[in-house]
Amino acid sequence: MSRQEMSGRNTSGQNAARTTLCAAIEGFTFHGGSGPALRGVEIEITPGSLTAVLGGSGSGKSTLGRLLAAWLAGGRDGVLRGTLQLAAGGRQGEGCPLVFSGTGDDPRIDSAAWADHVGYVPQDAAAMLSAVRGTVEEELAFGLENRGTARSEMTRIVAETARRTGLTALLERDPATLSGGELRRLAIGCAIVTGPGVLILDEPLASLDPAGERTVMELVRDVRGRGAAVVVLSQHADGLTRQATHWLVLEDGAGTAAGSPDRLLAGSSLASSGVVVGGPPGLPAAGASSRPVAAAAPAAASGPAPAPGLPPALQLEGVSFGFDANDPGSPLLLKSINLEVRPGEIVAVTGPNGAGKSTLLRLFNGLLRPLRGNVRVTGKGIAGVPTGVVAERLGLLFQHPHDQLFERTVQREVIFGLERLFGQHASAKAAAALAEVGLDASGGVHPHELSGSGQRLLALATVLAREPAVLALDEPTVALDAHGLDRLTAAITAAAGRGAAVVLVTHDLAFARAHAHRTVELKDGALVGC
Ligand SMILES: Nc1ncnc2c1ncn2[C@@H]1O[C@H](COP(=O)(O)OP(=O)(O)OP(=O)(O)O)[C@@H](O)[C@H]1O
Ligand SMILES: Nc1ncnc2c1ncn2[C@@H]1O[C@H](COP(=O)(O)OP(=O)(O)OP(=O)(O)O)[C@@H](O)[C@H]1O
Repeated sequence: MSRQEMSGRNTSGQNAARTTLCAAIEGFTFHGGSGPALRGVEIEITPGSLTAVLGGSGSGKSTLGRLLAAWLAGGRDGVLRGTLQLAAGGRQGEGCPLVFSGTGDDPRIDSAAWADHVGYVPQDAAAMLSAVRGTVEEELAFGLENRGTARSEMTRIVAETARRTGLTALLERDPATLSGGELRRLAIGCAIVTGPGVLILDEPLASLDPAGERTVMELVRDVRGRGAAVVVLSQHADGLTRQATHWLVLEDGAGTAAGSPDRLLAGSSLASSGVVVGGPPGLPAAGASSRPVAAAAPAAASGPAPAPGLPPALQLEGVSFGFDANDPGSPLLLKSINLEVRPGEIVAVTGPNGAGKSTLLRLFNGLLRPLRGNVRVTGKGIAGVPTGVVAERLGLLFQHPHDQLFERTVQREVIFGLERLFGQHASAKAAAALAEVGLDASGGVHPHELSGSGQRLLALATVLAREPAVLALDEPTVALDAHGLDRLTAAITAAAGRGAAVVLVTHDLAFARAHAHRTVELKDGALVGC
């Protein structure tokens, strides 16, 4: 058997090496953690299977995914009681040679060798990318280069992976400039490019438009067809996880239920888990999302639309923008956009991946400046006004929470800058914002120790605490479980109730329908339905 077969690599694009990954975790506690993040979790991942690990926020999904992918290790990152076993490279009909078997804080896991067999896409797709700044093509080639793949072979595999993930037109781009959906496609491409025997995907449909969801679902089907096992970690019983051969439900770090999706959906084990249940099984029709439609709290929770006639809190007049300002021949991303949002109004902006939604929000506070046209916040033009000054009236929630979290504790993160705005009331304002998002007991925690949903809710609290006249929220529903969605809904409703204008960018059409007064679509550079 060649080293390539032994290592589980599938650089020829044919069948993946048969790989089995088993974990029996009695407990895993992060160093400095207050209690075990995982306890009593057993999982067996076999060739060709699709396992869905479902659970609400903070239930331990990402921790399990990172342990299975050797991004976390017992001894180094925390205390692990239990065993991990990886076997890979057996030919059809044979057992797999054992690559690793270890117990507890065994230090022998070589994470680079592990990555030969186990591909992993974290919830935060940006964390996947190499630190080296280059192009999308170089990023895709990175894993192959590390394994010494011949150049001609590498070129062929990168081109094929780009085609499979819909990245062909973006190969020359700097990954740092990709939209959220484009970045997730790239992260998945980087994980599959070496043909691992096990592929672990943490919330793989987050931030994707319906076409992107279909691409991922087809990829999952394709890699399973080549003999690889897939594990999906998710808060959603959606079109992808309902196709799983096996579900494992986590609650508060413990495996509380396991079995077929049908059996678990019929029972009551999901009721308290925070898992968002809904959506039909199977691939969604063209244009339709596979995400659950039952995700949102009751419709019309956002209250009546504000009375007409109020002067707009946010106004865009003929705003055009393109990234290639120096090239007059290059097409504009945003073409003469007009938009008015009144105090108390909630407007949802939807549209395909890469349409320019995040770019539009960055024009609201001056992080980007229009090539033509004007932006007014509370009636005043922002041309030439520093972003920090506009931020007193307009709060922007970034698509990626890590772009917004810099402090050492949750409390400091929220209170930062509030003294200047509210003087002696700053502490009370910070406490109220943390309570609003359910993080009042986590003030002393480091932001990076929060789960994905905790980080998103913290970033939201930092924006809410400033009580801006305009709230601009970029994909606020991503990473939130059913309880988190309820908190988000309540926070948006309260902000609109006190007169804030709210603009939220989202791919969650059910959420937009239930909670926005108006939905507009950004497509081909124009806003439709204003
Ligand atoms: N580095 C860390 N140090 C200490 N505690 C951590 C660390 N990372 C995560 N935790 C804690 O472990 C628990 C499980 O977190 P994890 O991120 O695995 O949950 P999750 O189910 O993936 O949640 P979400 O769906 O919100 O991302 C949480 O209580 C979290 O705060
Ligand atoms: N600095 C840049 N240079 C060139 N192109 C860029 C740059 N930044 C973003 N883009 C491109 O502009 C387009 C719009 O990006 P944007 O992030 O606004 O899209 P989006 O609608 O928010 O997408 P998503 O739903 O995927 O988050 C994308 O195709 C993106 O790759």
